[in-house]
Amino acid sequence: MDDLIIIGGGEHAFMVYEAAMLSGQFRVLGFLDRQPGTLGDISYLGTDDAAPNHPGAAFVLGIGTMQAGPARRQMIGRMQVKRWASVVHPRAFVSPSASIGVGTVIMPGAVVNARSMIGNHCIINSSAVVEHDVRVGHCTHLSPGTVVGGGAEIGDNCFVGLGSRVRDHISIGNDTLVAMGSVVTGSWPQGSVLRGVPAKPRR
Ligand SMILES: CC(=O)SCCNC(=O)CCNC(=O)[C@H](O)C(C)(C)COP(=O)(O)OP(=O)(O)OC[C@H]1O[C@@H](n2cnc3c(N)ncnc32)[C@H](O)[C@@H]1OP(=O)(O)O
Repeated sequence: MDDLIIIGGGEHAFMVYEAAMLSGQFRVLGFLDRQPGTLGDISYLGTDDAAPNHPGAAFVLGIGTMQAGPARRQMIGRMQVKRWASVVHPRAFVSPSASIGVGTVIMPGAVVNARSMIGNHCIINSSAVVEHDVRVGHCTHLSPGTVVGGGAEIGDNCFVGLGSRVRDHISIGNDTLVAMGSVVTGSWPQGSVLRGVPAKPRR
């Protein structure tokens, strides 16, 4: 059983904590945050600077808000973490032919189907469906209820909002934001901000 430390102490961190506990794969040692707080039964271990005090532990990001995307990426670069853990809730389904990157969390009810590849430090949130042969880059967040059709590609650092649909075999570039409830029917380049049905670029 791996020792696990969660980075962050907010709402998403609690979800990660529960998933880790229920998975039976981890002994959760505590969490790091900018300020002291509480997170379930686990201890506050200090700020990010305390990470090197736990050389044997694996770490996972517990920061999930849309606004936190750049902060998540900076943190991954800045923190001297030797080992990142992937956390899969026991009520998620991950196909044996799919692959999940380090630091990625898969929440309850999510499905990652055959031969799909999910990058590092992603969040595949509750009841998101990633169909077969999908590619998801690093640090991308698929919000609850997202459905991604077979063979689609979603780049790095993307945020796909609540309940959105992404058509099969299309491609969404890096750093794209898809607003909640959108239906993405075609391919879009890096840095798109998409909204609506069908989804169109909108600021
Ligand atoms: C576990 C979890 O909970 S994970 C959390 C996941 N959260 C989400 O997926 C929410 C993501 N956020 C969104 O999708 C937001 O709607 C955003 C970021 C796209 C826009 O948010 P804001 O900038 O605050 O926009 P705001 O709410 O002020 O709305 C501005 C206008 O856009 C419209 N609008 C907002 N969101 C959408 C949307 N998803 N689709 C279509 N229109 C929208 C509003 O109705 C409003 O229209 P109006 O000016 O005619 O009244």
